[in-house]
Amino acid sequence: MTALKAHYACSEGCGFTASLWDVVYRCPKCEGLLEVAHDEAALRAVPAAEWKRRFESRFATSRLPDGSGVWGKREWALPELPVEDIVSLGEGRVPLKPMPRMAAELGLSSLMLKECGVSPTGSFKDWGMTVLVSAVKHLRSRGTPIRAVACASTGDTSAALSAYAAAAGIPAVVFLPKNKVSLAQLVQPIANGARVLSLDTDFDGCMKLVQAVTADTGLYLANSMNSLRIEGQKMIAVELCQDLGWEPPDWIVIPGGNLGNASALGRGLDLLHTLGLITRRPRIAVAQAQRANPLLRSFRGGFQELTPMQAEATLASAIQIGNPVSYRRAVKMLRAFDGVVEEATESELANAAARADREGTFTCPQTGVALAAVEKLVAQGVMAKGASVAVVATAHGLKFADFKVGYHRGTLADVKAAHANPPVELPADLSAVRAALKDLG
Ligand SMILES: Cc1ncc(COP(=O)(O)O)c(C=O)c1O
Repeated sequence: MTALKAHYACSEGCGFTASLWDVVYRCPKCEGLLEVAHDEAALRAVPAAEWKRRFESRFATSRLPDGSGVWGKREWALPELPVEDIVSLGEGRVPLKPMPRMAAELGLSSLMLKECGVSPTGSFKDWGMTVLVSAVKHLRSRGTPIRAVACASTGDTSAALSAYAAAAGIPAVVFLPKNKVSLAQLVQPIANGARVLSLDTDFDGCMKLVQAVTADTGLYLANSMNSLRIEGQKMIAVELCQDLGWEPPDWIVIPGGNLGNASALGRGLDLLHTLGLITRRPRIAVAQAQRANPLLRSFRGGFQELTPMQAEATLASAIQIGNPVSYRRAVKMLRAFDGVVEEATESELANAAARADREGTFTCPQTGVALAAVEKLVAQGVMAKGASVAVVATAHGLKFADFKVGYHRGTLADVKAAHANPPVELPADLSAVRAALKDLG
């Protein structure tokens, strides 16, 4: 097989290219974001059936790195990265959970959750962070002067970066908006030994600062504007199709904040289609919280330029972003996949998450936004009855325990809890217990 190669190219098509071993995040000519350009001719030279065979055989082992959902497909991520520089915590290979009851109630042929929160740090961010931190390990081994890795975060990126950096022995700095991440998310980077800066601003303010500080120091930027992250996250799409015997569903629904993940989903599907592993292109729906919905506003205006907004506090705090860095990438992806954008109110997202929990999940509020979007798109007839739908469930609900507790206690502001299930408080008395269970038969 021809040796596979990849390099950076400007995603705006201005012609700029660079080596993957250069420290560069944006195109210096036009300021566009970069993408990792693979040698498509060499990838195409391998028949689709051979890619499937290779990926399936690696999927069968739990030994790392082959057993990683990302590195088991390493030719499509960073083909030239030496295996000894891979920093893996066993990311990916997560369940695709069927939701037959909710599907039947909505009139869908199937509804599935790709449970990306069942992951080393509890969110999909692990898929991309393993690639970025592995690349940094390699860069340092080549003598590139990188003192530490840094990111701004709504919680989950900082958790993933801190864990992978700790595993690699690389210092990490995380910029968090004060009081805007859950306690579980805050404690993750603390536990992993990162330098945690809790800043009196929102995510967009943290993002500005981290971009400024990584522009001229030995700090390496780990946010998803760094296209190395996208190369890992695109494997969510690949694994989802693999789970379904390389038959994509009719729709894939994904919550969107900074829009890196939505862009990665499109990249993965594009590659699968180009290389012939899938023959049909699914449609994509991006779901936003109504209180942080710049993409939705742009969509309704026919994708005129993005108007950044002040994102308001939402229960879906991980997508409380008003100025998404990957906006242009996401629009391109939505156009290529006949995509739509939908939004969810606080009540809609909380009730959709609780409804899914009744079927055995423990759904995070961001995934609640995506599930509420499914309900609304079905009701509008955009998603046809009988369609098959997969939702990218982005984090584990345990990271958002306050949201769950508040929901079932009925204390969440602006939420009318339709599925609240508070504990029954009783004296330790047999007849009282029997009375409380009478309706169970
Ligand atoms: C749990 C969760 N869901 C969804 C998102 C949105 O992903 P993106 O910012 O790439 O749009 C994030 C991250 O910001 C997240 O942490």
